[in-house]
Amino acid sequence: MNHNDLLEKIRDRMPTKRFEHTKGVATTAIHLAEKYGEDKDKAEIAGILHDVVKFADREWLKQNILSEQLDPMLLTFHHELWHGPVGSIVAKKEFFIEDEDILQSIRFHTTGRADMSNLEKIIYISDMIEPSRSFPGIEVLREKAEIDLEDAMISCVTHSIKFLIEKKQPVYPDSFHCYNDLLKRKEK
Ligand SMILES: Nc1ncnc2c1ncn2[C@@H]1O[C@H](COP(=O)(O)OP(=O)(O)O)[C@@H](O)[C@H]1O
Repeated sequence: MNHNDLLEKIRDRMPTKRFEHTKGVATTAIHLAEKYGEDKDKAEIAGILHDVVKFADREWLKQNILSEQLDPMLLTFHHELWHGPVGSIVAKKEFFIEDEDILQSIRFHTTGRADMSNLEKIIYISDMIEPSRSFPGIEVLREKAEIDLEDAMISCVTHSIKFLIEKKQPVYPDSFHCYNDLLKRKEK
């Protein structure tokens, strides 16, 4: 399936604003893939599909977490965390994506995790900094993304964890694992 067809297939699954965000993530991911020597085609596919079930029915998402034997702890966290893991299942089953790196990039795009591939980092960062996003501090994240992928990733996951802590929200542990892993690698 060519990428325009893929975009058209997901258009009806989300409101216009989210569709614009999706296109922004895909474009940013292509740019970062080019910059950091990763596969642009994979980056675009992962960007297009990362939010494929963001607006799916909550009960349906829950059933998929159970039937696909995804981490049951997800169900004890905010439902916003469910669309990444279930999205990777849908990307495989409905969109016939077989590439594990694309699937993992979709799966972990909200939380990050330890031992992320460059493509996973690119999708995580692109989701945060694509052109339609706006929040205090985003310009620094955008600048870092142009200079160093690891450094940008540490800053993005730090921003996300700090945001949750400031709002007194629980933090799903993969983001801590991600942060700890990136720091450990930096020390080496
Ligand atoms: N480790 C985490 N634990 C709990 N919530 C998280 C974690 N990481 C991110 N979030 C929250 O999940 C929500 C969804 O994130 P995301 O998939 O990027 O959606 P959006 O594109 O709407 O920002 C955000 O509110 C974010 O703060």
